[in-house]
Amino acid sequence: YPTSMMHIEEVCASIVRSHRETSQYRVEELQALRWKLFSREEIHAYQSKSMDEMWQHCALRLTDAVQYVVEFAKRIPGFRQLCQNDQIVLLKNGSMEVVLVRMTRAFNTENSTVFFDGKFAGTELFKALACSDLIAAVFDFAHSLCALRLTEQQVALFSALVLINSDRPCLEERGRVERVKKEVELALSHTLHRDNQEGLMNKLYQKVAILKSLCSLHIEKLRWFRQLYPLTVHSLFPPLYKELFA
Ligand SMILES: COc1ccc2c(n1)CCN(C(C)=O)[C@H]2C(=O)Nc1ccc(OCc2ccccc2OC)cc1
Repeated sequence: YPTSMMHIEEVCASIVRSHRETSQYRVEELQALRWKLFSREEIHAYQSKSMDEMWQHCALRLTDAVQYVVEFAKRIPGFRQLCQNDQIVLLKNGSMEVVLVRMTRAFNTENSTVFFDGKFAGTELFKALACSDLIAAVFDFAHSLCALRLTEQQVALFSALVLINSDRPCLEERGRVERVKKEVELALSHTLHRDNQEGLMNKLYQKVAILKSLCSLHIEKLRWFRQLYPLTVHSLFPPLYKELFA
């Protein structure tokens, strides 16, 4: 496998470069915007949207992020050598998890706001979605991951680890995924060792468990929404969002 030939440092450099090349927004851009908040009138306008309008609005924006994560996955050493089925299984289960990991870079813990539509929004802006538990869980996760104060390199390697998960259901060549995962784990522990932060490894594994429940909640809410508005999901949601999550 290409990764076993590559020295661990090359695997690290390759994943960090891929993360940087596929980050829709640079951290500096997001930092510059973090105090650009929505006015009361703008918040009220979002809250006055119909449920299906707001769900479609969010699905469109999240699909932007998912597309960049798909591109990131394809550049992880060894991912493209996996069979098609397994690549899809890893993306179906892991892409929203990586979006949520990346979202912490667009989160302002000081006023609990997240980047949305060009400004930073609090949980109240998403009221029309009628899934305050999901939004609360997304914001709580963002707070808890921000608290670890990960570097961009650590975010890159953690994102790769979240994606290359050999425990996913329906994998056809679990052994091959396992080997790629081992290389990514080595790359992450190599980086944490170099950063003198070995203690982070098990904290990051605890976050993997929270991500899994968060994404199950997202799927559950989407199923509930789809029951209420089947046509909206069928004809107005982005195909990629439907393919991966519906
Ligand atoms: C990778 O990091 C980021 C960070 C921010 C953004 C992006 N990427 C992509 C571009 N983007 C734009 C254009 O606004 C931002 C975005 O989508 N923000 C946003 C969207 C929906 C939110 O909550 C609703 C919700 C959350 C989870 C699951 C389902 C949901 O609703 C159905 C909260 C914030």
